[in-house]
Amino acid sequence: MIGKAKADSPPGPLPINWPAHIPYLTTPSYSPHLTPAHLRALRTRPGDPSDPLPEIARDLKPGPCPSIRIIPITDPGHPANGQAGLFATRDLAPGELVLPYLGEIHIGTPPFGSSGGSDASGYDYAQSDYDLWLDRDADLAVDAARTGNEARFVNDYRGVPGRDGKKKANAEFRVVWDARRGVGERGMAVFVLRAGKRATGRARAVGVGRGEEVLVSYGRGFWQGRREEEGQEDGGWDGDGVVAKEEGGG
Ligand SMILES: C[S@@+](CC[C@H](N)C(=O)[O-])C[C@H]1O[C@@H](n2cnc3c(N)ncnc32)[C@H](O)[C@@H]1O
Repeated sequence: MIGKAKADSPPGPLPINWPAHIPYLTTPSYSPHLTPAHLRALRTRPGDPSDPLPEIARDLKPGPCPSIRIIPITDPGHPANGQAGLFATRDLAPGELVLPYLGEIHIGTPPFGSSGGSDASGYDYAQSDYDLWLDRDADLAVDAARTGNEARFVNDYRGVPGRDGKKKANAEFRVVWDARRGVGERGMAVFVLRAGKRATGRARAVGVGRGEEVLVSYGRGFWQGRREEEGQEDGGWDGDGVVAKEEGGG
């Protein structure tokens, strides 16, 4: 024997309540079907200087995010009861980055985006509830159903009970430029919503309070698609947010 095989490096720390059956990511994974053209598009910074993508700084540490926690939901009045959600461990400021949304970057449309079928592995992205468009023109999406980070647990605000009635969205998905990877790369991330122009007092300083659930809007299309799958009429959700991949055209 000339030398010993190098032992696999030990896995890094996992977030509290991370499900054992889902591989935890600290960088995205990439579908083997992505072509050089897809990768070029992913790694080309959009050129509109008047509307630059928010940037994930090089010094943002990968791994479990200390500002949020995955918590199992045990409130029968919560529409995701029995599942889990993301909760703030400290006050989060309006507009603040919560964390990147990591998953498998893949081709968004058929055949590899698999609609009405499945890829060679038998997996159908079109059935995923964790799939977001990253760039429709470049046909790139990110799916966190099979692998991801804590961001995959962010719930939609609809029907979530609050202290004074129903909760509203307090966060959103935004496409970002992640400067930590090579030349840089597009990605998705969860941000606290910016404060409204007329916000005063605490609402100007705190977007998501400590202990509060981080809630986004998946967009009307997500729920419309869900009802169609279940054979129900579209009940007419208010149409805000346009990121869940089931939103028209995907
Ligand atoms: C991206 S996952 C969110 C994390 C999920 N709760 C979990 O524990 O894996 C999306 C799924 O969460 C559930 N969900 C999220 N927000 C919801 C809401 N407002 N009402 C009902 N179900 C919701 C739905 O089952 C949806 O398909």
